[in-house]
Amino acid sequence: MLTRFTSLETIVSHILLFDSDNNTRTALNEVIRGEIPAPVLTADTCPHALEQIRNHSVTLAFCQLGDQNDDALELIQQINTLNPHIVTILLVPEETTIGTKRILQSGAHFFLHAPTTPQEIIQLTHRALQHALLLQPAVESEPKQDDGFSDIIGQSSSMQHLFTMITRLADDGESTILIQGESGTGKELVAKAVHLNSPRRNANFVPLNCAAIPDELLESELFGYEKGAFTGAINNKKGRLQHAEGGTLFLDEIGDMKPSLQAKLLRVIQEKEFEPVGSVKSIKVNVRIVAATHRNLEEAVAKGSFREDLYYRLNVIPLQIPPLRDRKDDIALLLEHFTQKFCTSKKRHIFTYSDQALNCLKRYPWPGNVRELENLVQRLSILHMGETVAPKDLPEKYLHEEVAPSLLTRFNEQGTTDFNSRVSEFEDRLILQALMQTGGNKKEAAELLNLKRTTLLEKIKKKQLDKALNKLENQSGL
Ligand SMILES: Nc1ncnc2c1ncn2[C@@H]1O[C@H](COP(=O)(O)OP(=O)(O)OP(=O)(O)O)[C@@H](O)[C@H]1O
Repeated sequence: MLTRFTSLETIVSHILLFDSDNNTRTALNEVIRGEIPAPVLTADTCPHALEQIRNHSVTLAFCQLGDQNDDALELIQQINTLNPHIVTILLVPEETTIGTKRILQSGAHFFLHAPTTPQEIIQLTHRALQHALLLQPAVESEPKQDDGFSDIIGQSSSMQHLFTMITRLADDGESTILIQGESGTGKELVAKAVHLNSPRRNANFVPLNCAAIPDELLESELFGYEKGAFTGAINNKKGRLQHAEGGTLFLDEIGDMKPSLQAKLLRVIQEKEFEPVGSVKSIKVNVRIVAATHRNLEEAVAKGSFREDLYYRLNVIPLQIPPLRDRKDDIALLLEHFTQKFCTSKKRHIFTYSDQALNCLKRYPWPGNVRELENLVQRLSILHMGETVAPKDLPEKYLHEEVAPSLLTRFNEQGTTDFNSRVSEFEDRLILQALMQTGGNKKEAAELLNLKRTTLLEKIKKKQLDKALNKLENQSGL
C-alpha cells in the first residue's frame, strides 16, 4: 500500500435519512442509492431514528430540519452522544425559522442548504464519507508492522520507482545508502522506510543532523566521550553510534560534516570500530549508515571539501528524491493528505480545493518542496474558514508565477520590445488572471484589481477577453 487512502465503500455500513416529509425522504433516498452501494434506513421521528441507530451500524445520517421545528437539532445532539463516529449532515431549508446560531451550534459535521441539486448531495456525501473514514474507531486486529511507506505520500512514477528501490533493498541490511534531494523532499522519511524494511527494523533508527550541531559538539554527539575528555565531561557518555547498535544511523546533511570527522566516519564504515572522544579503547559497532544531503556531493568532492573515499563508500546505493516541481501529479494527493491530517487534529471540517486553486498550486515551483506544502496547508487549516479553498484564499506568492517570468523571457529572447503592446499584453494577463481566480465573476475580479466594475467590463469588451477566458478555461479543464 503506497498511500493512506482506503476505499470508501469498505467503511459504509448504513446511511440514515431522517425527515418527517415522506416525499423529500424518497427523493433523497433515490439520489443516494444511485451513488453509494450501502443500505439506506429511513425515519420520520426522532425516537424512530434513534431506534434505527441502536439496531444498525450507521455511518452517515442526513437530518432534515423542519420549517418550524427543531427535531433535527435535537436528533444530532443525541446521535453525537450515542455514537460520535456517525457523521451527520444537517439539511437546512431556506424558509426555516430556526436561528443561524442554533443551527451552527447543532454539532452537525456538514450543512446543506435546501433546495439543492443531486450533484451537490452526491458531492457532500462523498466528503462526509471521507470524514467518516477518519472517525472510524481503530479496528482491533493483529497490529500491522509499520513499514514507513504509509507516511510517504506519492503516486507519481518517480515516487513509485523510489518505493520499488526501497522494497528491493529490503533484505539487505548492510550496504550504506546515500539519499540525495532538495530540502523538504522527505529524505528522513525515506531513510526511516529503508530502516523499517530491513532486517534491522527491531533495533533503533537514530537520526543525527550534522548541520544542526556545531562542529565541536558533533564529534562527541556521534562517538560519545569518556569521563574527563574535556571540561564538563563528568561521566562517560554513549554517542549516537552506540545507540544505533544493531540498527540504522541516519546522518542528515552529511555534506556539512567537517573533514576530520569525515575521516573518523570512514573508519567506522571500513573497520566497524571507533574510539569515543578522550578514549584510546576501540569499540566495535554493527550499524548501517544511511546518509543524506541536499548538496551536490560530487561537486564538493571536486572542490576538495568532501573526501572522495568517503563519498564512494557512502554512495554504494544512491537514492534520488525528485523535487516536488518535477512530480506535480502528487500535489493534489499531498494536499488531501495534509488537509485531512491538520483538520482532523484540529477537529474541524475538512475543506477542499477549487480546480483554479489547484491549478495555481500546480504552476508554483515549490522551492521548499513538501515541507512548504505542508506548512501552507497547516496555515490554511488555521485561517481558512470556508469549505473550498479558492485562489483568493492562497498567499500571493502562489498566484503570480505565470505573469512575470513569461513576459521577461520573451523580452530577453527578442532583444527589443514594443512598449505599448507589451503593457497592453500585461494588462490582458492581469485581467484574465483575476477572472480565472474568481471563476469568471467580474464583480469580484474588479475588486481584486481595484478597478471599477464598469471599467473592467469596458476593457473586457474592448479587448474581447471573454473569448480568451473561455479558451483558457477549456485548456485548463475548468
Ligand atoms: N512524500 C511525502 N509524503 C508525506 N510527507 C512528506 C513527504 N515528503 C516530505 N514530507 C514531510 O515534509 C517534511 C520534511 O520532510 P523531511 O524532514 O523528511 O525532508 P528532508 O528532505 O529530510 O528535509 P531537510 O533536507 O531539510 O532535512 C516532514 O514533515 C515530512 O513529513
